Amino acid sequence: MDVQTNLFSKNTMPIALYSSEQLYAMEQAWFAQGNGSFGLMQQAAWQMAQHIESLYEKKCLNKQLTKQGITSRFNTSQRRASIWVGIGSNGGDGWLIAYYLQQRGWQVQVIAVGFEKQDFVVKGNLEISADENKKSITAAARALQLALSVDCEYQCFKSSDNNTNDTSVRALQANVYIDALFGIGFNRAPNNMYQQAICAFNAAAENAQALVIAVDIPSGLVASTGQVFERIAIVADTTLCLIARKFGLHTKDGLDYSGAVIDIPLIPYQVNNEKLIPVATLITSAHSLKPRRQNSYKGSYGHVLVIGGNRIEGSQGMGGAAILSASSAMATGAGKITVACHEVFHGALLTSLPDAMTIDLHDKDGINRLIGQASVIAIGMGLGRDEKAKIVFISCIEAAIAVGKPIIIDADGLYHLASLHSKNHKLIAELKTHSATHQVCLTPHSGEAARLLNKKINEIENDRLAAIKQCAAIYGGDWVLKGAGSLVLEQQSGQAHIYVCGVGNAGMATAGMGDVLAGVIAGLLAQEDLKHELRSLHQAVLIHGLTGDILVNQTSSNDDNSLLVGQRGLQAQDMPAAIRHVMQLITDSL
Ligand SMILES: NC(=O)C1=CN([C@@H]2O[C@H](COP(=O)(O)OP(=O)(O)OC[C@H]3O[C@@H](n4cnc5c(N)ncnc54)[C@H](OP(=O)(O)O)[C@@H]3O)[C@@H](O)[C@H]2O)[C@@H](O)CC1
Ligand SMILES: Nc1ncnc2c1ncn2[C@@H]1O[C@H](COP(=O)(O)OP(=O)(O)O)[C@@H](O)[C@H]1O
Repeated sequence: MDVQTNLFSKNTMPIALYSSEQLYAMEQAWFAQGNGSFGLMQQAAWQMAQHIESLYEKKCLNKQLTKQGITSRFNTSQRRASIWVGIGSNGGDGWLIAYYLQQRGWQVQVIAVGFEKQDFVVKGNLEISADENKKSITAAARALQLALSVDCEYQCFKSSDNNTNDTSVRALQANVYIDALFGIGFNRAPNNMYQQAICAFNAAAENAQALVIAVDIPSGLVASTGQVFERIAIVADTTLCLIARKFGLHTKDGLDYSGAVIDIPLIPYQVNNEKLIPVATLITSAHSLKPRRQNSYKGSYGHVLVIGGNRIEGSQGMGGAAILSASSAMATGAGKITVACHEVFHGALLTSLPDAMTIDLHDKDGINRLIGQASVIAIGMGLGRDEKAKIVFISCIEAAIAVGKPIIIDADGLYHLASLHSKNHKLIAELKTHSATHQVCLTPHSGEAARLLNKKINEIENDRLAAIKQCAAIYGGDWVLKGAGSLVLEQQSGQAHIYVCGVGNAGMATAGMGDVLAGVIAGLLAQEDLKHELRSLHQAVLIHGLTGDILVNQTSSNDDNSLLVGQRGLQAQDMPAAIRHVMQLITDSL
């Protein structure tokens, strides 16, 4: 039984994600087989027009149901669409949608952005028939011609000089706003005119409380990275995603702008008759687990050693970090936990987690002995960044490598790693070699990744995919680049598999959530009764995200209301109890 199918309402199948470059390559391969660009655009637009109708109909029915408590007939006479088109092929899709909707009885208005009246004769890639010598008419130009041939109403958008919202167009009070300004060709910050157009679109749609549908990808969002410049992008209710899923829809800013995504596949994902390998895979459901063997004991489920929770003289204590990791590892099902933290925190630790064993963080010999006994070492959470903490870090990693143990490095551990790398310390190469034969998991957020790569945070944020690959190339091991739509990179037989985590929410943007994740990773890894994939890094990231979602009721499976806390106010300390709940939900019943 696929447990998740019954438990979580979100799409549960992994989804292949592609970059703009790959999308263009697929299109070119399709055209090289003799297929026409305009034919493809027609198919795309025809299917989108049908989706637009049914989405609008659904919205009307829902509205009537909530207003009147009854289902009454959808009123077709009120169908008005405002379609904003740009100068590329995405705009071509928009013109054709206008054509089809008008044919189906909609009142349509096209707002042409980046056009002057005279451009309807000749404009850049819209080279249409005015010049008889020009043989090539682009698909977008043909789409425009077709729409004009049935007298689709249109206006040219003109930006205002004074940055007011007085944008020269008299937008129709439409009930559906369709964004066909930019598609996968959007590749840089929009200039003033496009900024104004995007803002005017959002304002008009909000004012009309209309349904907002993006063609292929919301304009302003970069398809290959999920980046939006200065928060200026179309905020869609639904994105009609053509050909293949774009990576950028599911990570970083993409999550705030795309709305629900509907796929319109159209052509094979092939280039030169070979299936394209996606840049990443979107995952939303955890693998289901088998019940434990009756004849087992605590030793069957591993021993996690958490090393962190330091108190540095004259600065804050960070005991909570180690406590959160340890309780999350236990909640995930590890058999035994020992926490090596500053002695001052032992009392607090044992009060909240009496199941744990403790050792002083500065008892080097004791910790080295424990490293030999543990199944997994998770290091760095609240470890501190001073020289003494660095010595503890180096000594623990060396000991773990010497006895061949899986290692999880988080937080201050990553800080030390970055500084060791900058000094060409031999530990970096040793860790990389170790990672070829043993599990090493590293879990930075963008700030930590920036330090590890000696870059600025915005350089990481602008291309998170490139950043996680660079981290893996330099340091080896498996990686999570944390944040909205966390990326996970796992190395298997010399190949890197990249996942985008499709669960989790902004309520998790609170202190200590990363410590919880480190604990979940360690707790799963320790359970050697589970097959490799079931205790993989992506499984841990999913369990962590699903737990956050269950706590803020973002899934349909939340039958235990006692766990609910909502996004604002969700605390890392709420996680362990909910992790236990998720672990139970994803385990097959006996
Ligand atoms: N090929 C086909 O048959 C099919 C294509 N399909 C559709 O085509 C879409 C891709 O079309 P596209 O390649 O024309 O890209 P699109 O995003 O429309 O515009 C690029 C233009 O915008 C410009 N530009 C970019 N960024 C900018 C900025 N910030 N500010 C200002 N300008 C900017 C850019 O300028 P450039 O970078 O060249 O200087 C270029 O002129 C795809 O998403 C799908 O909807 C489907 O119908 C299926 C069939
Ligand atoms: N907006 C968000 N959407 C999904 N997950 C998030 C979001 N914000 C934070 N998280 C998750 O919460 C955790 C936060 O980790 P981190 O920043 O290291 O916290 P800390 O260092 O305080 O423990 C990460 O796993 C991250 O992916």
